Amino acid sequence: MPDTTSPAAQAPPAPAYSNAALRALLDATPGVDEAGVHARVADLATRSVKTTAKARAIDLAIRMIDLTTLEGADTPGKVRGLCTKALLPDPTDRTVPPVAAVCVYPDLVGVAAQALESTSVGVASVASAFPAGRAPLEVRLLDTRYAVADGATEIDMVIDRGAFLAGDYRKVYDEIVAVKEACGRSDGPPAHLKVILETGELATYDAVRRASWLAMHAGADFIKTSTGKVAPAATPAVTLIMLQAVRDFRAATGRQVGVKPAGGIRTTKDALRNLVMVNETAGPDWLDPHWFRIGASSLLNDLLMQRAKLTTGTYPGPDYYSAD
Ligand SMILES: O=C[C@H](O)COP(=O)(O)O
Repeated sequence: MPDTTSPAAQAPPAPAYSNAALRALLDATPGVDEAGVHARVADLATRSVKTTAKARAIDLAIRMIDLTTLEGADTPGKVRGLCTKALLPDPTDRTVPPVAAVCVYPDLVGVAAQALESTSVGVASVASAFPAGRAPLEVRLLDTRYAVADGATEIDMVIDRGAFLAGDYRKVYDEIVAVKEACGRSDGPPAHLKVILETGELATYDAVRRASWLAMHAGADFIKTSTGKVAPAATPAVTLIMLQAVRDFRAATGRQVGVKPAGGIRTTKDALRNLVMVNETAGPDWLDPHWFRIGASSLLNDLLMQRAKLTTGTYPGPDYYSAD
């Protein structure tokens, strides 16, 4: 029986490919029908979630959040505060579940790992020369190993978009394989690898599809839309294309890969639209924090407000919750 709770446990070592072989592999994957994508997104946006299902969906969305701070001004104090909020999002209501993970820069992994030790909340870090990835591979690997050694349980790496757009698929593929290897640790399970495509820089939907397949073939445990530093970020259209890609990849290879839209998801409406899209595109197997995450710096408070409205009938004021 496959281990469906641990994406990293499922990824076999990625084979070596020439650039031509990778191009042929990507050419053979299902293409993107742009008009069909837009029609599907518009259709999914018309779905409404009924009240009882909405309460469950809000809790699921909370459990799927990678609560993120990626500012140059981040401090250990801010990260400790974020970890407290990740564990107990609403101190006045202990029925609110914790989020999936906090996501921080590599130099703050140790702070987060200490604050979250022996809890269910993971420590994700944007290692590998985030957000542009424009550093020699050795530097990107060192950045990754540093974060893993300090306690990161998840690594969010960026691809080299310049190499991808220049058609150097082999460079992108080999770097993902190398970062995946750097996610290993001798004293425990490897950190799960999320591969950030930075879809806002990939120019076409077809490039989003090809980058998704390239990352999955290279061993990504998750594919992630964006860094949050480039607009547009997690648009419904790119999330849909990536959900179709993971669905088709599992049908072709038997391996399930997760999806993480990140950047610009700020409201409960945005979050629930994502869940509807997951359910109706990849399918209910992905409706779990092991397979779907939402990277967000300021979504949690809106989910808490909508949750409180459902349970008490009134909205708490905007200043009721601590800052995300
Ligand atoms: O990975 C997560 C993103 O950086 C968060 O972006 P956001 O600040 O738009 O929510």
